[in-house]
Amino acid sequence: MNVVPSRSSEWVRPVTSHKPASAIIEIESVSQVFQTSARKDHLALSDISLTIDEGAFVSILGPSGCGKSTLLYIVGGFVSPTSGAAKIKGQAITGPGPDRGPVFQEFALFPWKTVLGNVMYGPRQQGVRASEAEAQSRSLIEMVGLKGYESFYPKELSGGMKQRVALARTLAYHPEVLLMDEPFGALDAHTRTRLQNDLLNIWERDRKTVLFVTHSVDEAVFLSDKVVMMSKSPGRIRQIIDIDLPRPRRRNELLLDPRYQKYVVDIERMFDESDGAGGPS
Ligand SMILES: Nc1ncnc2c1ncn2[C@@H]1O[C@H](COP(=O)(O)OP(=O)(O)OP(=O)(O)O)[C@@H](O)[C@H]1O
Repeated sequence: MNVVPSRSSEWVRPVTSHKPASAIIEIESVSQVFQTSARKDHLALSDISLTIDEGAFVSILGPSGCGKSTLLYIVGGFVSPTSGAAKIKGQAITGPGPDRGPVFQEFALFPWKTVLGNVMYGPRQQGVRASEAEAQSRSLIEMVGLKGYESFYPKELSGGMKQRVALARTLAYHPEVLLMDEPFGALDAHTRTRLQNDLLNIWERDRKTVLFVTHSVDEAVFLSDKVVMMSKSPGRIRQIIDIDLPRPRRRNELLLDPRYQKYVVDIERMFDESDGAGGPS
């Protein structure tokens, strides 16, 4: 097994003239220049082209400052690219929409609402009847492992629990694409591992498309169908790696699997080369 550029991969491909039927996100020659007082015209992303098929779990990995979050924000519609285009189901992304659900590291829960209130907020905004929204939300809360905490407020929860609520709240919108920006980055190793397992279980159930930004090579390999490796600033796609490991994935089995170990070692080596100094966190 080699870690090779998977330019012809089924899940993530550079844009070609033959548009795949199941493409959900297309990023076409996107560049992003930021104007700042300290550094005028800072090129954060340079000519990024990527196609992501429906149902794929794709991680974006790369050194700090290479533009991972910026790319996610462009897909989320929070940032307009300086040039190029980002599309969802063939339509230009012009702003945030309920088809894309962000789960970002800063938990952004409503502090004045309970767990149930936070999760119900989306469906209620979408006009779902209160009783139905509550039933759906209770079931999502159970799915993320927080049954019994429905009436707790965010300040009464741990970081991992808040992250679970944030995930349930986003899932309650029924977005087609989950945009996850280092959602587990602030958590301790044990909580992080548990949340990775839970996220995979949830994903294996309904196979939403996931675009997941991380600094962690083993997190990316464990979770993903594809890893998009970016190079140091300005961010470019350096390589796209197919993670050809069986699913469902069980961490204990995978850690002992030489194929998993080889992916991690090969990608860490690539990461070191991309970073120039040091390695992944
Ligand atoms: N709103 C902004 N205005 C100016 N510069 C920005 C803005 N957002 C990001 N940048 C710059 O763009 C570059 C890419 O930032 P981005 O946050 O996308 O990187 P990242 O790969 O997600 O970094 P990290 O892994 O450290 O979170 C950085 O140099 C950053 O300073």
